[in-house]
Amino acid sequence: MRAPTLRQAHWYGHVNALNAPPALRHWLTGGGSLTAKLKDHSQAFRVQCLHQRPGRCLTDETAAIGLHRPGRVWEREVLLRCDNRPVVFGHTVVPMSATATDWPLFSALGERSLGSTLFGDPLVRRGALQYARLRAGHPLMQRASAALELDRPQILYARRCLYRRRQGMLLVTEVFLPAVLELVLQTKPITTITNRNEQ
Ligand SMILES: C=C(O[C@@H]1C=C(C(=O)O)C=C[C@H]1O)C(=O)O
Repeated sequence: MRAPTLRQAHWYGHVNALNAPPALRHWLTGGGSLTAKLKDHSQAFRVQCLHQRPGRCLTDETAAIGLHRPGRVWEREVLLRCDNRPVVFGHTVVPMSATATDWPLFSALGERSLGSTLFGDPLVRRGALQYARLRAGHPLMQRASAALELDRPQILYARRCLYRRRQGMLLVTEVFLPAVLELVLQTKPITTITNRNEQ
């Protein structure tokens, strides 16, 4: 296996290959919508859309989205914020060959979560998760750090997943930022339905 260049990461099929901090494991491996899980761990959740525009896919995501060489894609990048703290940098690419029929809601997402359009759509098929350590030279490390405006962490842990719908493919990469480790599951007040006689 050719050693990846600094701009590429090696994407593993199992999270054990990362030797990630134990506290990060449930974030990396959790099924279901990450948006829903982040909402359960915060009082206020927001998707800050950094941009959604034509771009060029990264070298190490080319084959994953069925391209033979880095080609033009629709690129969406976001910061997922819990109680206004950035906890995940999201990077999504869709090959330009996709049509509105493939991903009808993608182009007009704005600050709605992509997850809200993927989970619950019976036509969407979710692939296996892949995991990587991102180091200083990787484009997603550079972009996530820049969005954080903080000194650059040495390593960030990421996962990615390929979604298919009709003929379309959509690759979501989630880069977990240090603040995610400070999130605590919120106990939501149980709303009881009382009948009028009790009031
Ligand atoms: C795939 C999901 O959507 C999330 C929302 C994203 C967006 O709005 O661009 C990007 C990454 C995801 O974490 C999810 O909620 O699981």
